Amino acid sequence: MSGKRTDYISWDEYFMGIAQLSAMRSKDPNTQVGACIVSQENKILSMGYNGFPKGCDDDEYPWNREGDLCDSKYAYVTHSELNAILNYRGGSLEGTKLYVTLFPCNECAKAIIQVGIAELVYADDKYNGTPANLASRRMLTSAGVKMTPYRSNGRILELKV
Ligand SMILES: O=c1[nH]c(=O)n([C@H]2C[C@H](O)[C@@H](COP(=O)(O)O)O2)cc1CO
Ligand SMILES: [Zn+2]
Repeated sequence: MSGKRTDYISWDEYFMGIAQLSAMRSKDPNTQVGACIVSQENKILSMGYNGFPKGCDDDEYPWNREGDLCDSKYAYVTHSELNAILNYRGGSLEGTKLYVTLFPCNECAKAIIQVGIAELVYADDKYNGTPANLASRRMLTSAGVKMTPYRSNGRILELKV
């Protein structure tokens, strides 16, 4: 009996929690997504959330979903997974694990595969069955990227900030 705490958070809770916290930075009024990339030694390498690229003012660019592509967020927003990949400047992401609050789209899947991420752990999957989701799963499967649904144990973590 070492007397250590027993209610400490698990690695999965820790990394998905970081992904969720990152999502809270997003200005998207409809869907906030967060991502956290972790090494094989459980070291956090990078984080990201969905937002406009550097220099593209959140107050000037559109957040709406409808209308012409150029008048909607879809033309401009960088997805959380891509931001997490691009934010990492420390070398290779080969063999790493990605925690993400929403299952990645086909464009993110391409980036995930090409940088060598080995596994993704995802929480929400609200676009399951859509063409982007199906194409994403197809590519991730072909590339041998492990896809693990996050199993929440229902624990609520509170932060006073
Ligand atoms: O994998 C993803 N990662 C990601 O960051 N996003 C972002 C892009 C948009 O800002 C938002 C999706 O918006 P909407 O649900 O309103 O279509 O989430 C969307 C996906 C799609 O699965
Ligand atoms: Zn994406």
